Amino acid sequence: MSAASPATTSRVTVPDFVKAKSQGRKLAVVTAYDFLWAGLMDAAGVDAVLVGDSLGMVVQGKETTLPVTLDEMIYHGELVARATKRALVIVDLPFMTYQVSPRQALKSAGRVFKETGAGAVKLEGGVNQSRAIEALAAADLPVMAHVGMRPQSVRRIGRMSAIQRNEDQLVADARAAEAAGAFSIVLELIPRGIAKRISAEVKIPTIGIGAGPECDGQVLVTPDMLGLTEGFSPRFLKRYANLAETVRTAVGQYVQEVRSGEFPTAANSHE
Ligand SMILES: Nc1nc(=O)c2c([nH]1)NC[C@@H]1CN(c3ccc(C(=O)N[C@@H](CCC(=O)O)C(=O)O)cc3)CN21
Ligand SMILES: CC(C)C(=O)C(=O)O
Ligand SMILES: [Mg+2]
Repeated sequence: MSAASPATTSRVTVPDFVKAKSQGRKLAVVTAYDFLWAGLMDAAGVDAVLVGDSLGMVVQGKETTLPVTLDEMIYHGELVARATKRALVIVDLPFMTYQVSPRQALKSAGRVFKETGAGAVKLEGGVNQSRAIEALAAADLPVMAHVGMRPQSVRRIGRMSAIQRNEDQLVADARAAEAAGAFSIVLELIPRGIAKRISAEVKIPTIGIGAGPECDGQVLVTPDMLGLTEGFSPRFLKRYANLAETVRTAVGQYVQEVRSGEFPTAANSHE
């Protein structure tokens, strides 16, 4: 069944996700961190739900993704996988749960698959993580790579918003990820022309965030696209709703009606 047909109720598998590229179907990916939102995203027809380590920022209120633990990713991954009936569920491996060695990557990913019900994991890296990607692929654990701006490298780069422009490095990273056995690659914050070249040169689907329209799919952080993170306005973001404003208005009205006695009415009460 096709990855891009929300009408179907059958599960999007990793092979379905990969096949979308050769079939010319763009892939729509969003993040989710809990049961409620994962269910809403799944019902809206996304191809994949990513349990991103952006959890650290959007859910936990931290400055970076570095403090997020594997136990936390597994806790949230299980909530999301249980709510998601149709989309592919991908769980980010957090900082320092795979960089030590391929053996550590296997142990961390193994826990994700055993304990969450996810269909794939993601890690940040290309050339530098090719041995980890190879180890996971050899164990039949589907792995997505992530090249360009890598938030887990913020201490070297200095900030999380730096557009990555080294074309030779980016192309080498994408090629290495494919050669090592990644089933897909996230391209984050890179020039559109480089993303176009990479998407043409690799057979696996590229999923862009701030990488332009020539990628094989797109990913956005759900609270960003729904207008819940109002201070965050990078160029790549499009807001499809203004939920923060909706929440302020609705809850403000509730507060006022409780104080005035307008809520609850007889209709809201039991005799
Ligand atoms: N809420 C949220 N949304 C995200 O997309 C996201 C996270 N958190 N946390 C992890 C990473 C970090 N990301 C970021 C963070 C900042 C920019 C940013 O400020 N970009 C600006 C400046 C680019 C520049 O000129 O250097 C932009 O306009 O794109 C982009 C991506 C993407 N990821
Ligand atoms: C922005 C996406 C690609 C991500 O890695 C995350 O949400 O953590
Ligand atoms: Mg991430």
